[in-house]
Amino acid sequence: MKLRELLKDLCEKHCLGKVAAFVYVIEFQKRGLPHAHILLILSQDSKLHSAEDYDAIVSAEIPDPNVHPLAYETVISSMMHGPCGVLNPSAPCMKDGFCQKHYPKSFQSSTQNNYDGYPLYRRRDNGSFVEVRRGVRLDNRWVVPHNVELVEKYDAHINVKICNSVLAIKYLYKYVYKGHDRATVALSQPDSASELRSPVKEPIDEIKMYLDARYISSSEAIWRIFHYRMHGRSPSVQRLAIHLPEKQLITFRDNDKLQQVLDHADSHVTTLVAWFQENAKNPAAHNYRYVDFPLYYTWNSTDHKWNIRKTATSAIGRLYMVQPSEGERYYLRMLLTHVRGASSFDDLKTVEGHVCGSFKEACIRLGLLQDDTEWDVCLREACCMRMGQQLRLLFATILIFCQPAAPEILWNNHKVALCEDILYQNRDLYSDVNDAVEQEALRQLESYLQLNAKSLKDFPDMPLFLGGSAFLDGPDALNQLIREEMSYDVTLLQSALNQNVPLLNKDQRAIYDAVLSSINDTCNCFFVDGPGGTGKTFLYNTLLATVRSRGEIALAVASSGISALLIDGGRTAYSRFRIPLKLDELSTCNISRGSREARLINAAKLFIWDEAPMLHKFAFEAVDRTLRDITCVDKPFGGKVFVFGGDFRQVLPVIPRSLRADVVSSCLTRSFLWKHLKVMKLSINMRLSQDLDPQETIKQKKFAKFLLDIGDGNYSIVPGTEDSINLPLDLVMTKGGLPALIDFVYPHLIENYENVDYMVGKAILTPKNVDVEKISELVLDRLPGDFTIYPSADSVDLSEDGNTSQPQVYSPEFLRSLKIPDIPPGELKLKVGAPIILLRNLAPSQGLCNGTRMICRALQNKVIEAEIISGSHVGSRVFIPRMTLSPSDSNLPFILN
Ligand SMILES: Nc1ncnc2c1ncn2[C@@H]1O[C@H](COP(=O)(O)OP(=O)(O)OP(=O)(O)O)[C@@H](O)[C@H]1O
Repeated sequence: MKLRELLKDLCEKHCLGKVAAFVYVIEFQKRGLPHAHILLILSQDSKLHSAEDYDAIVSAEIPDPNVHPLAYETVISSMMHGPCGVLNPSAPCMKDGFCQKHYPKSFQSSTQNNYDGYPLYRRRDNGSFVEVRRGVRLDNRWVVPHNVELVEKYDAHINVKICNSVLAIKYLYKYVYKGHDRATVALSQPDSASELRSPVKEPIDEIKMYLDARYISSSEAIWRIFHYRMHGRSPSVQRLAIHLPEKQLITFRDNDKLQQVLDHADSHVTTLVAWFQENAKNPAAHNYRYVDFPLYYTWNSTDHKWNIRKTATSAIGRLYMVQPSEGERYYLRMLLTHVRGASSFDDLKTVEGHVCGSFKEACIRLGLLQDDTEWDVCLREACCMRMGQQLRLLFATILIFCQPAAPEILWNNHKVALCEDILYQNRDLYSDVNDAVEQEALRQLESYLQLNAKSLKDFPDMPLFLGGSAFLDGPDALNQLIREEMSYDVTLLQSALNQNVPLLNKDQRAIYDAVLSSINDTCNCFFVDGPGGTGKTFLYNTLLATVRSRGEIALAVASSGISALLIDGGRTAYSRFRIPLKLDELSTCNISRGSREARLINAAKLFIWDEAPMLHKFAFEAVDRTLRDITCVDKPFGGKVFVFGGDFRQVLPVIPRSLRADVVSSCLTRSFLWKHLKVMKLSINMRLSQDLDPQETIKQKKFAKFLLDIGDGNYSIVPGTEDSINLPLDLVMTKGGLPALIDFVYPHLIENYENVDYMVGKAILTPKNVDVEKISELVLDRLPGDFTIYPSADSVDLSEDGNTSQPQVYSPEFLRSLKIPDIPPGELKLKVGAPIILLRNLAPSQGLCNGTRMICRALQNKVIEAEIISGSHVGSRVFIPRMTLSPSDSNLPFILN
């Protein structure tokens, strides 16, 4: 009864926030009383974001007896953990000398997020305590997190936790899936239950009170999921048959005649066959995949046909799960989640007019599955469009990012095309692709690979470039990275300097002089603090040109790919310093002493790091540790001159599932390195001093001031909110929604979309991938031509725990539906002319960095040809193959490839 009332409070009266869905399960434990685990999923507008939101729901402190006398009584009797640890080493929670629940927790002045998705709740050291057995005092460190109103009302142990990790759901579902069990259930008299609760009372003889029993319960019966949709009821579910041709299930009785059974089988139309039939006669049905069909059609089980749905409803189509071990049926299912409009089994496996020999072959041809034929086709398609250097760059990209199983076969298959330009340039000497021509192609391939810290030697059966080991490995020879950094045109740099140095304003000049004299002398590190438009990038480029024009090495990095593209020769800090993706306070970079990267770093005179405020302090500390090691100099950054820059008013480190305090404490300013940086300021807004028409200048000045005011905390916050502001009305589009926004940003799109200058100056920014997809589709809809759809071939990495025989429990359509930051959508929809952005550092020296903007010029099945429209390689055409990506921090309970 109590549980029912509690569920009503939670899910109907929404006492903790509006509930979108919930799951509960009653656990009959081997020790302890049966109890319920309830998982509430809050609706979007009730989601908890800040420490204040968390504190409003969960308390981990002893309530004030004067304010909440009832809650106080319940908390001290039911919500205090232990005592355990040294106070009571034999407590049931103790294992190997430690409390498994990690009590006592630490005092904490404010609530903070932890990396595992569970917050660390506020536990103030305010002197409150409760005295339990033998005079032991338990303070706020021992309080089990709870909701004050719930404990007050129910006078029971109700542990409330907030979690923003999918792992909690996994934990809860464990109870649902573990099936029937033998359990010990506690049977207790009503009044003895209260005895159980109180740590103050005498110990209870639990053994006496337990009864060894067996329970049999269907998991369906003890758990339920309620979808609180708009209409407050669960969606209807239509099961969809999946069977190979002539292999549908039929039912018959023992005494049925054989002919009767056969006739029945012939006339029995399954939902799948009926889908084919509907597609054959109704072109409108071609818009929907089999799995989506129940949303638009209803299944008439008497007539065995699909009828168009008259009213919109929340119906779900559910395909039966098929294991990969079932072979063709598994691939049939995969096709059914992807293909639209098929009118027969043969039609389903027809790709580009070719009827494939099997469903598996169709999956491979459609790109739903991967094997080396993918790279073969990719190279074949690219060979038809370009030659020479672009093809070798594509081949290097495939080697580095796509893990082909047999790269030497790919090389042999496409060698002629990959060497074609070299042969042409040497046509006076050679008439076909001989060893000399191949060696030159391999030399160029090797240098691309080396720029990514790889070599042909890493691919065992690939032919090698034999042109002398000094070029590849010799410790004293110039390595490719150093060559690359010393290949600037000194005359060009000198003339740029003659023009730009006299333009430096007084703030820029002061920093310029300080940095240059530091290189020659004191080896200081700097932080250039300047709001947007104060000429930081201009200053960095002038400094870099100065050092490079002297024939010395200056390395430029930035925290994000996009800002790296704005500095001459810029790379992302992650790729230049090989900073690990998972960082902690002891991390070091993946650069060893004596490596090519270490030699480059040792040779460099100046390092510039733009947008430094965006990265976690651990990244700088890892670089510091590594440089001290490489240079053998125990000074900040190994005694190298570093110029960090950025604006703390702009983007701070992005820490998933974190609170404001976590972000602040992860900033560079909170690092032990900060005190070693000399902070120098830029304050003159150079962007505004450019020649603009006067009206425009006024608008921009106003906008710049508005941004500065927000950054400096001088813009008024909406009363009652933590950090909301009212935007000035002249900045807001109030009418027309997304179409109006697209018209505003891309006026006369059709006439202009082929004009690079028009495209490069425009972008719509939005923080969430779902909106990106929506807007992209709307913009692309306006471009002429058809969409080309690139599906991902997703799989779960089962090798992680060494268990490769574990069945695939995640369906392909589920994996494809996951929306993961930094990973393209499961179905990438493109058109020729579409602007795109690269998410990986494919070949920074060729302008292919994380953040490079491009325009699609040709869309083949396995490769995209794109033109670079940003950075130093504007106008170059490049090939982008499909490649394996694995999100490092997806918050999924498995590794997704
Ligand atoms: N000393 C200068 N003389 C002439 N133009 C300058 C000077 N300094 C900067 N500019 C110009 O002012 C504009 C803004 O400068 P810049 O991009 O370097 O600023 P920023 O501080 O890097 O801006 P943001 O933080 O927004 O990236 C650019 O067009 C740049 O060329």
